[in-house]
Amino acid sequence: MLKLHVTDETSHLKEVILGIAKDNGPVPALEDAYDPKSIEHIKAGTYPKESDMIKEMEAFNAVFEKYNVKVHRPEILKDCNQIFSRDIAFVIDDYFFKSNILPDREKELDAIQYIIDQMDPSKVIRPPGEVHIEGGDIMLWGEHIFIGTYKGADYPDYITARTNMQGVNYIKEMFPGKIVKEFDLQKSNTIAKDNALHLDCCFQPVGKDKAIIHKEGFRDLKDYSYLVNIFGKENLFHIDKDEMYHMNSNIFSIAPDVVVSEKNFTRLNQWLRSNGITVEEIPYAEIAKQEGLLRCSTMPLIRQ
Ligand SMILES: NC(=O)NCCC[C@H](N)C(=O)O
Repeated sequence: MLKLHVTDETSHLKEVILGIAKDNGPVPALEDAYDPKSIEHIKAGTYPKESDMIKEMEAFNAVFEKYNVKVHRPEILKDCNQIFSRDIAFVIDDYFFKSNILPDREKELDAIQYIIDQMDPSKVIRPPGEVHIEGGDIMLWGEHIFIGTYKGADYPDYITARTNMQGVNYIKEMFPGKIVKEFDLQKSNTIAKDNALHLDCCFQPVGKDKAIIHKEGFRDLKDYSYLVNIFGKENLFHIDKDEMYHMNSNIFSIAPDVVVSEKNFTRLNQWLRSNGITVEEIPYAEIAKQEGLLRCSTMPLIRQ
């Protein structure tokens, strides 16, 4: 039996689902893409090759092996992008929530059913249909649950808005003992630099008391100030629009003092090291072209 336990973003990782790039399918047609960065690369003829993405994911897997993390992989579905395991489900404490994800991505869930079957069925939950929610928008931080959302009345127009206020309210009802705080994120269907696709595309805690943040990713300055109050300005590493675009906030913690990061994130990696964090650098710039990076590729099941 898989005994789930996740209460924060950085505690020692024991078991994780890591997405898979094999049988990703051909370059998508423009109308089938669901994020602006993929669209940009489809148009430019620079959409990532499967063989390069497989190499990047295997480099990530090798870091997990080095740190004795047990890795589960999805079953391979033909012509299906299964890289971003993060979004299709999420663990809060010892509960496993299946996301009500973008319908284009729904079938990705079938490929991890064999892992879900190893869990206590009373701990596996599917939210009601009106709840839109994706794991990239859910972040655990002690007594807090942070949730990325989009509050505009034009929510239905944004394929890049994946978690609605029904999703936020649902988590509030499920966890009355926690402080559930939602963040209204900037969305753009067409300009990747203006799009915080999920909360983890503009914010992520690291270590024990620090975080990476892109201030302009928040529509409401009060939301940004909320995080400044929790972490303290001196503990926040601010990233600019370009760094957000390259997905600097989407690194991944194996422990409070061990982070996996992209090898080109020079400024960030230096800051992490200057704060006593070991940085395992890997190449991930091809996968980044699909508007997701390392956190997006993982779904932690057990952190101690
Ligand atoms: N948590 C994340 O930000 N996940 C990245 C998902 C990227 C994928 N192209 C999507 O639009 O769903």
